[in-house]
Amino acid sequence: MKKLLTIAGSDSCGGAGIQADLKTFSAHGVFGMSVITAVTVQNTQGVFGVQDISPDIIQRQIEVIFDDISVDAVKIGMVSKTETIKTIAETLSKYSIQNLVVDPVMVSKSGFHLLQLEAKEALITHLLPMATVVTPNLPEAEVITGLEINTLEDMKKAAHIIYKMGPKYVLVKGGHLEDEAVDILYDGTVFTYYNSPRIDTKNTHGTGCTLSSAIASNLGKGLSIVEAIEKAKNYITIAIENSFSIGKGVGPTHHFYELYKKAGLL
Ligand SMILES: Nc1ncnc2c1ncn2[C@@H]1O[C@H](COP(=O)(O)OP(=O)(O)OP(=O)(O)O)[C@@H](O)[C@H]1O
Ligand SMILES: Cc1ncc(COP(=O)(O)O)c(N)n1
Repeated sequence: MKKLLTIAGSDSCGGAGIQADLKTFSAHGVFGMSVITAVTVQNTQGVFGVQDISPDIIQRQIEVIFDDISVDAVKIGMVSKTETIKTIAETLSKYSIQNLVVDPVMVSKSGFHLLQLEAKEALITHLLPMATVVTPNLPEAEVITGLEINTLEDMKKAAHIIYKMGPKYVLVKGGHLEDEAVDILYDGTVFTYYNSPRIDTKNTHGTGCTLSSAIASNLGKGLSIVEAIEKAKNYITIAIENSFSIGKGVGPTHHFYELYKKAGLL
């Protein structure tokens, strides 16, 4: 079984963060491992607090995994602050990482800053150059590039600027566009488009976490970047189509829809 590691924050209500990543890994038939960077106090209505994990514990979690287990792909999500980012980058640089998906998580759907504002530069300097693929949503791409992004042309311009910051590939996600959910992959030369109709639901908690973990799973299994994203886009679209309410606010996507259907559990 392929072995996948997520380095991200815990979401107590289970729809995003580490919990979404591990569910996504399991749905892809890969073995999921986790290094928790921060614990959030979170439900479907918002984020109400954060406890950062100390850099020493983050470093040692990463080290004991890599010293013992061969890791097929890594996904990085919420990294909270500059010190955490530097620790992750320095520790990972001691190992040869085959596939690294960086989801530059900044602000939750509910508006909470999961990345401290002053940590933006550290993320750009230390994590983007290490990434196989970086997956900003539109607000994140705006913060990283300083552009205002409203159209596909703007998304392409942003992808070009982010590409120059060092990742091998850039995927600008269009989940925040009005009509269609179009994601754009840029490899430095060619743009590849991943289209899906916009699904009318409020239950989109953790869509970005889920997509990036699905991409990491597919890369870990040896798929090319174009195929890995194609399959991941299909997976997130089905997960959003079958999303559901669990509380009063923004509900999670269905990480196991296809598997449950086959097993007669639905
Ligand atoms: N309403 C929707 N209908 C169809 N696809 C969507 C919808 N919302 C998001 N997506 C898709 O989900 C994936 C994640 O994109 P999105 O822009 O929502 O990420 P995000 O904002 O980082 O998510 P999050 O912050 O919730 O983790 C993309 O493939 C995007 O196109
Ligand atoms: C720990 C953690 N990581 C990431 C997100 C982003 O997800 P969303 O934008 O759907 O709130 C989150 N809410 N919590």
